[in-house]
Amino acid sequence: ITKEQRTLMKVIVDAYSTHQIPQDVAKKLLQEQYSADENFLLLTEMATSQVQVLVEFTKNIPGFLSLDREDQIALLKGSAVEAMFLRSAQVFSRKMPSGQTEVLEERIRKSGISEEFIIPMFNFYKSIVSLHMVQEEQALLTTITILTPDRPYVKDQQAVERIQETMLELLRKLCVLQRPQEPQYFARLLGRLTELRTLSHYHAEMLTSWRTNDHKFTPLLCEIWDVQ
Ligand SMILES: CC1(C)[C@H]2CC[C@]1(C)[C@H](OC(=O)c1ccc(O)cc1)C2
Repeated sequence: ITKEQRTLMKVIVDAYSTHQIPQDVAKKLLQEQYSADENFLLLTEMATSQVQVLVEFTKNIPGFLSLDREDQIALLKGSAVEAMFLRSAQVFSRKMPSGQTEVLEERIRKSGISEEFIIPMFNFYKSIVSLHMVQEEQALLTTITILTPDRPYVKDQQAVERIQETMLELLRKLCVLQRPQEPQYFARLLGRLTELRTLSHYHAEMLTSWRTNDHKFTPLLCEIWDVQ
């Protein structure tokens, strides 16, 4: 790993660990009572704060702010769901101390999300937990997801590809250093990104079913997912 790669790694991991879900949202998950409506409100708050965290984190990705402004928006809108699932998967893999993981799982299961979506979602979480990723890998995998050149409406895909390639090369080196005995580990990490894309299709259906049951989203969620 070169000196500039080490610097790049530090910037990304610092940004990733700085921008976490605020403690008050995490605490609420434990306190509020259990009803489908209350659970939905908590998940709404959690999703909203995750989008805010995503925007702040993305601004710290070296090179992102030098991209075309409209492409920055297109990348954020195109990756929000995947980044959200990656980050919440890390909440599950961290096995929160005060049993927040179980509570969060319970609230997700009882918030009006149909079972056909719950199953793939928790399978994904299990597949992420089983990788036992270190924070550097989590931060880089999220960065690589955000910097996916072929999102809808991205005009200068080459510019995005150039930054993404830097991150892919860095992650590849990290995986070799981190797991010399597992040469296919890097490929397995990238395989999770493919799994993520299928989840985002389910996510669109989830939003529709919530809206059909007259659930309200926050303005930020409406904006990032072009709903309402
Ligand atoms: C853990 C998750 C990634 C999984 C269940 C909660 C999440 C934060 C996310 O919720 C929403 O997208 C969502 C969208 C709109 C809304 O009003 C509430 C939640 C899907």
